[in-house]
Amino acid sequence: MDDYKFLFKVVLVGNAGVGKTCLVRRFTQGLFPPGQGATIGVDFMIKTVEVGNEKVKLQIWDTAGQERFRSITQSYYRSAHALILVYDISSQPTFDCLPDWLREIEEYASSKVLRILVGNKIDREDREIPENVGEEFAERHNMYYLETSAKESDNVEKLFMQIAEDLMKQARTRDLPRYDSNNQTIDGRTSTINDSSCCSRLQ
Ligand SMILES: Nc1nc2c(ncn2[C@@H]2O[C@H](COP(=O)(O)OP(=O)(O)OP(=O)(O)O)[C@@H](O)[C@H]2O)c(=O)[nH]1
Repeated sequence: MDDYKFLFKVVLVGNAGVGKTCLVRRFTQGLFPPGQGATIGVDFMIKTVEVGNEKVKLQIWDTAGQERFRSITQSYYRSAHALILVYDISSQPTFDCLPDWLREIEEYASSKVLRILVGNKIDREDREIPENVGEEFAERHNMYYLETSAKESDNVEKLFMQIAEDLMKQARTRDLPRYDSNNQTIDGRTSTINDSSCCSRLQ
């Protein structure tokens, strides 16, 4: 039996190729996949972590960055407790698209969703976006900011653990996006959970 007290849905978005799948696989499986193909539609993985003495289950949704999947991926925003917006620090176009992603988030996600900006691939030597530029963008848009390397495993654990901690705090103060009771998750607290409950509706 799965004895966890909280279930949180975390959704990764951002341009194709920025490393969303690699971040998820690094965190959930501890590996950097060789020759990772593009995500088709949406994929999800689960990891249960401990925060304090509580077990927290993270249901992590990895969305396709390619434009042609946009209508599918948008439907997952609604049920997210946290949204990780990823860009590649060695690719200016992926940074330039951030305002477009934010507009999507505004339109489709809950206003209470926890938003984190991640600059990935810090192991690369051909950086195009200085750290302070990413930081300022995040600050201006009320987001947390973290730079990571899925390849070298830098800050990946920290990213997801920080999210789990923050969502737990939010859950305790009842300040999470709420979902209807047919879909098991209210304020992140769980009773009988069915993992197929991917399509919760916001009230
Ligand atoms: N150097 C470096 N390469 C990375 C890192 N993370 C991912 N990559 C590479 O970037 C490419 C794309 O990674 P993915 O994880 O598939 O990117 P994605 O954002 O999931 O792409 P889509 O599924 O198309 O949206 C792959 O060749 C990875 O090996 C990183 O931290 N450092």
